[in-house]
Amino acid sequence: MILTVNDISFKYNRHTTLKDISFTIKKGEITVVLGPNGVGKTTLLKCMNGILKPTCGDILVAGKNIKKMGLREISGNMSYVAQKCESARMTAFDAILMGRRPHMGWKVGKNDLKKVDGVIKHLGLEHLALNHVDEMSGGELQKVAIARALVQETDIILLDEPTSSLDMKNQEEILELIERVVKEHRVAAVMTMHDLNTALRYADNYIFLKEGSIFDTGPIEKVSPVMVSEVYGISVEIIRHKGYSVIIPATESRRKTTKKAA
Ligand SMILES: Nc1ncnc2c1ncn2[C@@H]1O[C@H](COP(=O)(O)OP(=O)(O)OP(=O)(O)O)[C@@H](O)[C@H]1O
Repeated sequence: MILTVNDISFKYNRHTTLKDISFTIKKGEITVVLGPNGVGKTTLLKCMNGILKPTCGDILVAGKNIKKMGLREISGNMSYVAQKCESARMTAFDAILMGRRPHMGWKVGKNDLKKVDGVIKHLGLEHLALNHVDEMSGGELQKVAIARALVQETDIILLDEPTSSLDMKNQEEILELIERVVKEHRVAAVMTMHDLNTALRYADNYIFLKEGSIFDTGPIEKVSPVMVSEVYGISVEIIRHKGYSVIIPATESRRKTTKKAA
């Protein structure tokens, strides 16, 4: 196991946000953390990479407790793409280069520049490379943040709603790239997500959170309408379409009903 989350709980002030969370993550797999707004998905990712300290429990990376790691060691093992990407007065190129920090001394090496160059080309960001990130759109910023995580070359990539600001084409490109990196380089990705269909399409495993605890976890093929209904309180059907599972509302859509009424 590359990552073990062992019985962690977390409180903001007095309110318990996460309770008794345990799971393991393997290399070469994408795990999605799912659940309603405010259930604690972001909080969980922040605990996993040491931004927040759990009130109890342990996080182990390749068997080593992150409590015993410094920031540099954590970021050499785990990259993190935040939900709200920070923007600062620096170029996209510099922002992406910062992902190489855990691997560099004070000097930028040829290899670091080559990695940055490669990812910029791969994500088609050449035209934005010298633009300032504080003048970028939400989607452009999100791609820069993902590029920075990729050049960090860690065994674990944590992504908080990585495609929430991206259009459909960019969503597909980014997720396919993440999938390729995970499978080819045998790294582990953990993503939070609201779009269940995207989760069904790209993830290997799911973790459903409900009221701050794990409701269920398992291989993505096991996601069932009953599970979705119990976690989100909505009725859905899961159908097969062109080899993919697709979740659709079980009731007729409002639009159809309105059309009929008209
Ligand atoms: N810094 C904070 N201080 C106090 N409470 C917080 C803080 N950050 C988040 N919370 C609360 O903790 C709970 C979990 O928040 P979190 O952002 O982890 O949820 P989430 O599942 O990621 O939500 P969403 O799907 O809306 O992004 C929420 O009730 C939120 O209001």
